[in-house]
Amino acid sequence: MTSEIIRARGLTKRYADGKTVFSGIGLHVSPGQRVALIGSNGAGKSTLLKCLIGLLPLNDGEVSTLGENIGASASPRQLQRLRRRIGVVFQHHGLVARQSVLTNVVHGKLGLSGGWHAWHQCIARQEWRRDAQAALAQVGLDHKAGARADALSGGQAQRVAIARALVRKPQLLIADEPAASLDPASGRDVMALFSQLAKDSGITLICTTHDMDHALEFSDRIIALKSGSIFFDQPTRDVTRRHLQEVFHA
Ligand SMILES: Nc1ncnc2c1ncn2[C@@H]1O[C@H](COP(=O)(O)OP(=O)(O)OP(=O)(O)O)[C@@H](O)[C@H]1O
Repeated sequence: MTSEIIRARGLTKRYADGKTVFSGIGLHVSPGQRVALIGSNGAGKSTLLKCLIGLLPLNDGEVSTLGENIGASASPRQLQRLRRRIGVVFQHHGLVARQSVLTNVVHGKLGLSGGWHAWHQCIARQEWRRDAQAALAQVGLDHKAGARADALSGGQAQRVAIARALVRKPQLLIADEPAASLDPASGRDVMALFSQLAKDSGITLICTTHDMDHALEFSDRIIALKSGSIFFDQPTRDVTRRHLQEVFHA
């Protein structure tokens, strides 16, 4: 059992144009925590998420994620091992439109050993098909397994993307603005689903959001980025609306 999901210190990131996105960032994330990462447009939320899971190299600092000591940049083998244990959901669901919902969920197994079986549910191992059905049931869409992905509503498609992330049985779920392209009711449903699944399964969740109601309602901890640093990092119960407003004021 990994005692900490993420341990990071002194993180500094600059893109090739020389602009520093953040510097000196340190954070620890414990198993089962549900963390909301907030900040203005361009504050560096997506960049930080990618650095924490080894998808982007750092200019300085060290990260250890799920016991992998990535340092400032992950090796290909570390990336492969991390990919097996982390589920990722983005703002846009990225489903393959002309494939069935079940095949899209089975795609979550791509990148695992023998992953070519995951190209289509017809050639998937029986066990993987069962896992995909179970993941669909977790998001309440088992009855849609045979539907084409492009016949789903935006909210349903995002729930299928969550099932695709869950089918890996991840220890860590990363969600980058998962509700941003949904209407308020569907967005709230998706956030509630994430939060409940993470709570019930003990999966650690780190989610970026621009919706402060979502941050307050669906996380245990809020980390706010501002001007390239952590502005605050507090249990959600201690965060006030005024705190939140300060994050977005110059
Ligand atoms: N590939 C890149 N090359 C150069 N600069 C980049 C790149 N990706 C992001 N940036 C810059 O880094 C800064 C942080 O971007 P990032 O997308 O991490 O912020 P964010 O907080 O997730 O923003 P948003 O809320 O708008 O999604 C921005 O100034 C952005 O323009």
